[in-house]
Amino acid sequence: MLHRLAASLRRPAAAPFAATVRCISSGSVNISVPLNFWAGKRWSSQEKCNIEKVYEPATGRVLCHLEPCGASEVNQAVKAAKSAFGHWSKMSGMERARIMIEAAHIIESRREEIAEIEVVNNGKSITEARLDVDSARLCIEYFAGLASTLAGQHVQLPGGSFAYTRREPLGVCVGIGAWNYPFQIAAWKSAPALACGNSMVFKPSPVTPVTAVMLAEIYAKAGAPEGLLNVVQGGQETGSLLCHHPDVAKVSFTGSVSTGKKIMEMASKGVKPVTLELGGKSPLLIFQDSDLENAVRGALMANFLSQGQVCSNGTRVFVQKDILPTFVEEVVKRTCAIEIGDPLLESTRMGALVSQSHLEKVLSFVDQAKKEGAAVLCGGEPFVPSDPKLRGGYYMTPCVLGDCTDEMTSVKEEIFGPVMSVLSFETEEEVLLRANDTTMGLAAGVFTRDVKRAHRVVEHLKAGSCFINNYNITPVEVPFGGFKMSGIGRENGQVTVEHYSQLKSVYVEMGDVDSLF
Ligand SMILES: NC(=O)c1ccc[n+]([C@@H]2O[C@H](COP(=O)([O-])OP(=O)(O)OC[C@H]3O[C@@H](n4cnc5c(N)ncnc54)[C@H](O)[C@@H]3O)[C@@H](O)[C@H]2O)c1
Ligand SMILES: C[N+](C)(C)CCCC=O
Repeated sequence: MLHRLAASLRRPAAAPFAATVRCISSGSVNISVPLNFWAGKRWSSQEKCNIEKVYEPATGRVLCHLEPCGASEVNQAVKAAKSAFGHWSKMSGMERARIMIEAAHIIESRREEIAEIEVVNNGKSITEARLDVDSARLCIEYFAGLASTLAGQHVQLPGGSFAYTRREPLGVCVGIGAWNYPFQIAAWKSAPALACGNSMVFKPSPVTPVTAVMLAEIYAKAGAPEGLLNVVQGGQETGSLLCHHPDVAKVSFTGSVSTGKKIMEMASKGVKPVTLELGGKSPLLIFQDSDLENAVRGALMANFLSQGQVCSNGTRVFVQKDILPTFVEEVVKRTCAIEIGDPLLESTRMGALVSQSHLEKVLSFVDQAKKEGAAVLCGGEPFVPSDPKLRGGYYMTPCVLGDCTDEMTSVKEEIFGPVMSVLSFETEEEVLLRANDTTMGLAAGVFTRDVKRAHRVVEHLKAGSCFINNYNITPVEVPFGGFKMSGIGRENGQVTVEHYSQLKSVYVEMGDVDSLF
């Protein structure tokens, strides 16, 4: 049976839910349900001003309207989160884990529905959207597992006195998300926050407002106290209200470097800790002794997931001179074979970019690359699918740029689209200097069969996530985050507990007070 939310979407009669039967098709969905959620219910915005259209990238149709939340709504959401914090923070880790595991079960049972709605709002292929939903579920399961392990230390002091530490939650945390992984980002932020005993108010990107609220409903259905995860819609004004709110204890942000700087500045007014997951311009180093088949696969995974709209993408592909022609030939051949089109079709490997303006921005990077002397080896053009209903969608052909040099704009700036820049190198020493010559440091990769070289290179790469003989895998057990301007803090892995909790030291005197007065 279709779930309540899916049933609330206006669309033609749909087939009963089944993993292989499409419940919806591109161009058939209109969303009219409210997209805010606090105190256990969906809410429309009261202010009804600055309403924005939200588009379906696959077709260019209007999918729904975004009603940004103003101060009174942000206050209501924070108040709900504060109230939930009172209950949730007093529950044991085991009790919290039980509810989170139930939420993970619900996500599993609604996997297809969530993935489909993600596709309709974001434009990525259904194959990728399913993996994003899985990553969200796994993250919730992982942090549910950690919830009961949160513990302090016992420290012996002279004379039988002692101290102990308590790991305590921070309070109401704010999550602010980007549009490229809407459901996954909401889970990667809420799961560690909730496991540590916090509550959260999450603001999705105004471009992709639809699926975060599904996650909030799922936690509520799983038995979370009302107000545990709340969703407010809006853009920078709503985000700014959240960051400045006096009852907010922490801000966890995913987005661009320029917005990240503003978030940090706003949070600093209240001396609030931040987690910043920002942009990247990551290098991928392919040595001549690589397994070429795997290196080619790795380069494609490093550039074309989610239409290239991935923070960790290895967009500067440095290839050792002797294998450059063979590598380029193979990469271009496979890039040309990528099936572009309706993101809800099983055969599609590349869907639509997120918006018309973003598509234009990415295409202008390709034009700029040509002007600066790069060779377009394939792609880089607008793509119009043959299906008439997709003609207004935001598609382009994936692009490989050759003859690139380190000074080119396409090599220096984050494009955030399906554009791979290939560069040639001769020595390990040289490529390390060039790879690290960036203000960002989110990820990096190396392909080589030489195990000593692999670890030596990784030791010198200035990046938070380094991949040896693979790229863009993010198991939730492993911390993810950036060096340099790519961010502060980590998501996933045990260390994230430290970013969503604080330590209290308790001194216990077993003797008399030794007073100096
Ligand atoms: N490191 C990571 O994990 C990661 C993951 C995904 C995306 N990203 C980065 O995100 C960028 C693309 O996403 P985007 O275009 O949505 O980023 P963005 O910075 O434009 O927006 C991100 C979020 O910040 C909000 N926002 C914007 N201005 C704000 C303000 N002044 N105060 C408070 N909130 C504000 C937006 O409404 C949105 O929700 C890329 O640079 C990409 O690399 C990083
Ligand atoms: C799961 N990926 C593909 C590594 C994406 C991580 C989040 C960055 O945009």
